[in-house]
Amino acid sequence: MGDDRSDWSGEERLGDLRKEIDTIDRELVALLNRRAKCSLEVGETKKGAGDCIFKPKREMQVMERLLVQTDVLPEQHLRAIYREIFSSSRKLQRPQRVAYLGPEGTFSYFAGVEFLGHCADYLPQNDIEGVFRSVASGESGLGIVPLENSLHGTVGQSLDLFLRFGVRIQSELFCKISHNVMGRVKDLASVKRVYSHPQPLAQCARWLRSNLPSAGLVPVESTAAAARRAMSDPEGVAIGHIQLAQLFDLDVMVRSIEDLPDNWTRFVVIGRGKETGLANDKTSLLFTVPDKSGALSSMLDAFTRHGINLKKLESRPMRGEKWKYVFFVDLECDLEHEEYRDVMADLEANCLTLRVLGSYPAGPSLDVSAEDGAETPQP
Ligand SMILES: C=C(O[C@@H]1C=C(C(=O)O)C=C[C@H]1O)C(=O)O
Repeated sequence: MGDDRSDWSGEERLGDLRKEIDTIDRELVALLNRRAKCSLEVGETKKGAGDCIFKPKREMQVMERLLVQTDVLPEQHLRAIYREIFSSSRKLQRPQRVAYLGPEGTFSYFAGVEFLGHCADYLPQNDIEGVFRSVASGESGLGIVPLENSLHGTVGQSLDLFLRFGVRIQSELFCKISHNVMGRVKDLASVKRVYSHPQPLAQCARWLRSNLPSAGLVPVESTAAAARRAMSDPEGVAIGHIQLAQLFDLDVMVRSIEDLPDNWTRFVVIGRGKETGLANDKTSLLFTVPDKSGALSSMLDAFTRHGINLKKLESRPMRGEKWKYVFFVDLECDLEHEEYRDVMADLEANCLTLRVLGSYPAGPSLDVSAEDGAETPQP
């Protein structure tokens, strides 16, 4: 019959297309290997020069160029593919551990994987200090730490740790945070206990009051630890990242229960190296000023004089010297670039001490709360 004939030609077409895909895949693997060989050579050059492996600005420039070129392949797909190509490329140059606030399944973990890809070896730490220590000692090449939250402000502990460890900010990223109820309980009415880190419990307080008014709230050390508890409690649920359900074999009972949905955390990638050459978008500084009238404003005036936009200003107590403070600032310029040499001299003349915490590209916004980790545009 005519239908058979059209099926047959459909099959023939399918066969041709699959042959074409097989040929393209062979070419792709050959090209990926060619790229990997180049990257290995770049790695050798870096080793000779004592340069760092991770070059976020270069990766962003490569990505931007490719996005202009893409056709049917959507931007998100190309970004996801290249995140893994970069991840493999870095690992080939030098296997690098990435320290994070563990265990696996925390928001820090997902932020790391979404940004640095699956080829890195992720090393869980018990606390943020462990992340700084692991990077400073050379045990890990990179570390990922939360720096501030759009609703709750600065993570003071992270800023304070910069005073104790000589690490540098290599890159930043903004992650959308969303919370979900997961467990092995048949319905919400049967829930007796809610496990989570104190932060998510606070961020979902209104929902918990209206929907689980008689359940006990049990604060634990992380959202991943909460999921582990929910796994063995037939009347308990965990609140955390949606992928915890898969990791700990839990059912997702209610999604996105945070009281305020536009909840973003800014993470930074820390390392020991200093990227050279490419002009970055931002610089983080910490400085101290003399204890006298006008000292801080003379520093701020210097930024104004040079037309530098201040993105953030925060003061923290100076360790071991009570009622003295250190100032953290984020600037919208690459203060380490040669063109800012005079500016740097001017700033140094107006303060007691000054340390550059790092110059880095303005970070992407990643929706790490999504089941498949899709990226979203800047908030
Ligand atoms: C290849 C390099 O090293 C790393 C890998 C990159 C890549 O695969 O394109 C880009 C920047 C670096 O993070 C490089 O520095 O050019």
